Amino acid sequence: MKQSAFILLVEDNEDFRLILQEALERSGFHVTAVANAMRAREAMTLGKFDLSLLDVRLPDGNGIELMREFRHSDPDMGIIIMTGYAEVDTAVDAVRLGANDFLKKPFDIDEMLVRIDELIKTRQIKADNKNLRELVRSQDQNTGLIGQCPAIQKLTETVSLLANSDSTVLITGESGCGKEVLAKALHKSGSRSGKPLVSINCGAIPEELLESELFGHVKGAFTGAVRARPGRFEIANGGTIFLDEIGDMSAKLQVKLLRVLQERCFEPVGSQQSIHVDVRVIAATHRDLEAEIAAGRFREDLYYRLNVIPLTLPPLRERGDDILLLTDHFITRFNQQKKADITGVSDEVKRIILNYQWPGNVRELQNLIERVTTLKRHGIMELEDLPSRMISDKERVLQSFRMDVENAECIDLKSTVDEFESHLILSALQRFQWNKNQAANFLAMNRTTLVEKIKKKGLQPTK
Ligand SMILES: Nc1ncnc2c1ncn2[C@@H]1O[C@H](COP(=O)(O)OP(=O)(O)OP(=O)(O)O)[C@@H](O)[C@H]1O
Repeated sequence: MKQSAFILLVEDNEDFRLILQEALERSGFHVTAVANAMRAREAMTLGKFDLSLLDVRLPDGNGIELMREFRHSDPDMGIIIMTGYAEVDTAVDAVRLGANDFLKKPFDIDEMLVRIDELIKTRQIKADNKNLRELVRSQDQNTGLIGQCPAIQKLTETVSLLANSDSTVLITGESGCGKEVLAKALHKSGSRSGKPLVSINCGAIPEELLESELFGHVKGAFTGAVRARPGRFEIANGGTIFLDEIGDMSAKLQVKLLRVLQERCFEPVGSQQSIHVDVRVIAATHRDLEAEIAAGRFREDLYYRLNVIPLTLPPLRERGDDILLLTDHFITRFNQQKKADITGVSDEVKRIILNYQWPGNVRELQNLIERVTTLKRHGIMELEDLPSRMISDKERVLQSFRMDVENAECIDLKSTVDEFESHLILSALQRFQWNKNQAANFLAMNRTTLVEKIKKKGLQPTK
């Protein structure tokens, strides 16, 4: 960023201007240096700057006036005001009126470079966050599939590539990782979007009921069938059917489904008459269907019919920073829904959610954020807002020993780490009544190393 940042320097003192320009250019910035307000205004109309360094007293005007104009024309540009030694009030006013920072003359050039660097970095982070928010908003409106990691980007591209395809799709992925979201995105982006998308969870309905749910039944087909009822395939006619948990389907229904896929026709329960339908099939499963075939539980021919376009959703733990992106998205959504004001997550929480395994995937994250917005309502999401299962033993121990570094005068790293280590070893030994094998196991170290450390540190049982 530093190399490509553009700076507008406005300073009437020629010597000083040259010194600043040279120092900035040596640090890799592109500098436009001018001596008065008129030239500064010209420069602003001709180019775009990341940051402007403005002297207050100019021969034809005033830096504060310029700042107000620049703020108006480019609200995102960083502005640092340079004031004379006696102009502290002016500097404070400048910040109140919109400058990001001020430097009192005479100032140290290195100090100036540090401030510029910080300002440019913060602005870059803000710009990145703004771009990400816009990306999430557009993904939310378009596919509903939020994510920036390569796997999700690829899936988003595939969704648009498949927009005019009727091919059967098989989505695999762990529970809660967004298979239904992806199915909806496929349906919504395709030519069938004006027609129904009918979903059914094949794993949640008993076999006898599932057959009539899928294919319908005639009156009197079974006890309780007091009137004829169309099945989901018929209701989905012209549109899409989403068969979730297809791996849980019984052998008998697998045969019937195979026929629908081959011939697009079936008979309702209790009927001899075939019904023809025009339905696109999207199936999903969290099971490994090839293993199910090997175990004799899933038909190979059905698998090949379903697996025309295979799409795989990675588990949340493999999506890197998407975890933070989704967290932010759910915070915004639940803040709105619940009229809450959760403003973000603490650094500790960030570290934990990035390292947690998320067995329930996006659904688990969504539920967590919903709970926090409901119960906490405002402020930053902290460690205490996380369920205990998310906090590892290591984290818990570190938490109870975490030093308040900000308030400390000075910490001797080596001796502090040494004492911390002794404390942990001693606590483990006490917990296991000085049984060194058990303590070594607990500390995930080998016994010999433990014995050496006990000796070296002179640790002894307390009497
Ligand atoms: N990438 C994503 N962006 C936004 N929301 C998501 C994303 N993935 C999943 N979700 C949300 O997480 C929840 C679970 O997603 P979904 O029901 O699609 O998962 P699934 O894989 O079909 O789960 P199951 O296997 O249990 O049926 C939903 O509320 C969904 O809106």
